[in-house]
Amino acid sequence: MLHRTQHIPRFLVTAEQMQQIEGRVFAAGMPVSALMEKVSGLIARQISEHYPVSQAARVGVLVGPGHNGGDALVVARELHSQGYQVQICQPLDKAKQLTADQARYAQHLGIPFVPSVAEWRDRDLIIDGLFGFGLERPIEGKLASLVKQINRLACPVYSIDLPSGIHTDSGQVMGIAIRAERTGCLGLWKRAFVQAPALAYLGQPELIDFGLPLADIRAVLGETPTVQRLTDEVAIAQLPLPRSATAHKYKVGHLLLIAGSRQYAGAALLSAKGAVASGVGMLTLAIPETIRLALLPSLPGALLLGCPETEAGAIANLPEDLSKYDAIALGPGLTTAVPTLLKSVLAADCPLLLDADGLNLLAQQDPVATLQQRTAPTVLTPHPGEFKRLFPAIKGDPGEQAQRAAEASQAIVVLKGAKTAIACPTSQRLWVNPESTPALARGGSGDVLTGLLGGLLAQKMLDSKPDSDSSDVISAATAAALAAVWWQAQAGRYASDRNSELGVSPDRLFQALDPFLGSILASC
Ligand SMILES: NC(=O)C1=CN([C@@H]2O[C@H](COP(=O)(O)OP(=O)(O)OC[C@H]3O[C@@H](n4cnc5c(N)ncnc54)[C@H](O)[C@@H]3O)[C@@H](O)[C@H]2O)[C@@H](O)CC1
Ligand SMILES: Nc1ncnc2c1ncn2[C@@H]1O[C@H](COP(=O)(O)OP(=O)(O)O)[C@@H](O)[C@H]1O
Ligand SMILES: [K+]
Repeated sequence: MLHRTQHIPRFLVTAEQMQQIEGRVFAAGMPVSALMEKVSGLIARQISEHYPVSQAARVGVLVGPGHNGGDALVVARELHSQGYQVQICQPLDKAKQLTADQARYAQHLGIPFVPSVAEWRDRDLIIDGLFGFGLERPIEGKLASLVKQINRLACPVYSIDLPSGIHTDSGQVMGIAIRAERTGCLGLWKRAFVQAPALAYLGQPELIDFGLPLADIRAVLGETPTVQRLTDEVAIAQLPLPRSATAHKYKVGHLLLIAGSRQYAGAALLSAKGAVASGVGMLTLAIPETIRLALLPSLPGALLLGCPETEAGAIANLPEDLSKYDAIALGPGLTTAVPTLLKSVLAADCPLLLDADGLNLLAQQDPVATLQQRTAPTVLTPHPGEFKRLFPAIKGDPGEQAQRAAEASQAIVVLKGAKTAIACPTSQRLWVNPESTPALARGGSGDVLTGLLGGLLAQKMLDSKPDSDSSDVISAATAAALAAVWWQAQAGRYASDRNSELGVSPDRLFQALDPFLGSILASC
C-alpha cells in the first residue's frame, strides 16, 4: 500500500481543484490565517536553506493583492526575524483583508516598504509573491513594467507557488511572467509544472507539502485521479521485475521489431539496442537483407531476419506467420515505400507499437477507423509533428491531445516531448512524465524508446497481472508505456549528469539504461 508521501507527488491539480480542496479544509475549521502561517513557515525554511543569510542577506519581497502576497508577507517577516535585510514592495493599493493585515503587521515590525523596485539592483534575492493560482487575466500596465524590471535584475528570484504571470493550468504566459530560479509549489503540483510553455519560467521546481489531508484531496480528485504525474514509484512498479526464478527466454517475451532501410540503417540498430536493454527474452529484428550482415556484429543476441527489399532498399514484405511473437514494433527508419507492411501488422493478434514511419503510414489512411478495428492493444509514440499528421483536428495542450486521440482511436497514445504525455483509452487516464532532459532532443533518442517500449510490451504481456484498468490496476500495455517513458527519460538525465547536456548520444542513452536502473533499484 502506498503511503501519503508517495501519493502526494502523483497528484496534478488545476486552480479550480486546488481551490476546492482548500475550500474543504477551511470549511472543516482550519483558519485561513493559520494555514498561511504554516505554509509560509515552510517556504521561509526552504528559502533560507537555498539562500543562506550569509550569502543572500539583502532580500526584496514582491507582494500582490491576494493570498500569494499574504504568504510573501509572512515569509518577509520570518526572514526579517532571521537577520535578513528585507524590503517589501506592494505595488497595488487593494489587498484581500488577510493580506492587508499581514502588511500592517510587517510595517509595525519596522520592515521597510519601498515604492518601486527601481532600487533593487543591490538585492541578493527577490521573493515573488505577486500572483499565485488566483491570476485571472494578463498582467498589464505598471505591473507588466515591474515584472520586466525584476526579470532584468541579476539576482535570483524565488517564486511562491507559481512564477507570477504563469497560468496555473495551461502554463501559458499571461502577458508577461517572472523568470524564477526556483519555484516552491504549494501543497500539490499544479498542472503548469508539466506544461512546456512554463518551463523557461519555473527554474528548479520543488513541492512544499503542507499536509493537505488525503481524504480532501481524494474527495475532489477521485480515488484514482484521471491526471497524474508519473512518479518513480509508479514507474518502477510497472517494470517486469522481479523475474521469476524459473524464467526461460521464451517465457520473458519475444519481440518482433520491424525497422530500418538501406537509407536509415541506424534507426534499426538504435531501436534494437533499446529492445536489448529492456531485458526482453527474444528479439527478432526484421530488416532489409542487404543491411543484415552490417548489423550482425552489433546485435549478437538478436535474431536478424533479412527481408526481401525494394530497389531503394526498403523492406518489401514480412514473414507470413506473425503469431509467435508476444509484441510487434514497427516503424523506425522504415520509409513509407511499402504500405502493406502496416496492413500485415495491424492484422496481428498481439500488442502493436507504431512509431515514426509506422505512424506516417497510418496517417495515409483513416487512423481512427483503422485502429478501432484492432482487437489487441495498440501503442502509438508520435512526436508532435507525427501527431499532427495523424490527428489534425485534435487540439489542446499535449495532455489533452493525447487523451482525445486515445479516446478516438482506442490506442494508448504516448505524445513525446519535454513532458511526454501517456493516455490510456480504457481507463481514460493520463500520466505526464515530469522529469526529463533536453539532452534527449536529438535524432535517435526516440528510436531507443521504441525498442525499449517494444521489449517491455513483449515482457508485460506475459505478466500475471490482469489486463484490466479498474481501480488503480494499470493494463499491461499501458504499464509498458509508463515504464519505458520514465526509464528512457531518467537514463537521459543519468547520462547527462555524467557527461553534459550535449553528450547524450543515442549510444550513451542505451548504455545508461541499465546502470541507471541498477542504481535506483539499489537505493529503493
Ligand atoms: N488560502 C490560503 O491560506 C492558502 C493560500 N495559498 C496561497 O494563496 C494563493 C492564492 O491566493 P488568491 O486566491 O488570493 O490568489 P492570488 O494571490 O494569486 O491573487 C489573486 C488576486 O489578484 C487579483 N488579480 C488576478 N489577476 C490579476 C492581474 N492580472 N492583475 C491585477 N490583479 C490581478 C485578483 O483580483 C485577486 O485579488 C496561492 O497561490 C498561494 O500562494 C497557499 O499558501 C495555500 C494556503
Ligand atoms: N526538450 C526535451 N526535453 C526532454 N525530452 C525531450 C526533449 N526533446 C525531445 N525529447 C525526447 O526525445 C525523444 C525524441 O524522439 P523523436 O522525436 O521520435 O526522435 P527520433 O525519431 O529522432 O529518435 C522523445 O522521447 C522525447 O520525449
Ligand atoms: K508567485
